[in-house]
Amino acid sequence: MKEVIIATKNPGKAREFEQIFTPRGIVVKTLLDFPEIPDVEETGTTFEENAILKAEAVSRALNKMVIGDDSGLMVDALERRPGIYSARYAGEPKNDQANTNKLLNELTGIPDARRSARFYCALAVAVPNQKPITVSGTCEGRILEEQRGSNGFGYDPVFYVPEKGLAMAELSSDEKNNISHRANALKKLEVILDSILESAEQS
Ligand SMILES: O=c1nc[nH]c2c1ncn2[C@H]1C[C@H](O)[C@@H](COP(=O)(O)OP(=O)(O)OP(=O)(O)O)O1
Ligand SMILES: [Mg+2]
Repeated sequence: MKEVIIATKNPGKAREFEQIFTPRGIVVKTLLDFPEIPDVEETGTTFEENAILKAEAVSRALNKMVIGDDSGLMVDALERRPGIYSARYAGEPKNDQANTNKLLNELTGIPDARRSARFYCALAVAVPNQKPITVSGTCEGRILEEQRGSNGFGYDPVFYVPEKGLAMAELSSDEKNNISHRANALKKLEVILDSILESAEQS
């Protein structure tokens, strides 16, 4: 059985990885399947560093290949904040709705033309006793003035995707998984995915 382990506790991310991997006959497991693994502190200064921290901690705990995902939103008018602090933008415990409200408040009065933003996703692949590999992907858009749609997770209801004319949360999962930062990062991983999965199958 082909299996990948994603070092995430975020159900929205878990669902997207499942949507992408399941049709290829690959079973996805996440930290929701391994509740005994302690939380990984995201102390890095870049998305890549945090993705490696997550992937390596879980890879060490399970002695298996693990993929870590660290992602977030960069808003130009906010000097690219919330960035790596996207999940805890409105404080702890993290809360998508509180984060979205804070973002909309901070952008009050800023016109459309200055609301450009991008999602960023760094993926790290950790294999026991090997150096981690990272790839990244982005998705360009702008921040709406109010929420639209109920699909996806996180900041999706306030992220407008110009090429679709819709908010990310108005896209179907297939549409999001074609254009998202996470999908774009995964496409770069695809080149090496087969060899990664082979090593995963052996372990
Ligand atoms: O496709 C996305 N659509 C909307 N929002 C998104 C997306 N991708 C990341 N985001 C936001 C959610 C969260 O505020 C932050 C990720 O933070 P990040 O630390 O990577 O994930 P997390 O703490 O939710 O779960 P975990 O660390 O267990 O993987 O960026
Ligand atoms: Mg996190």
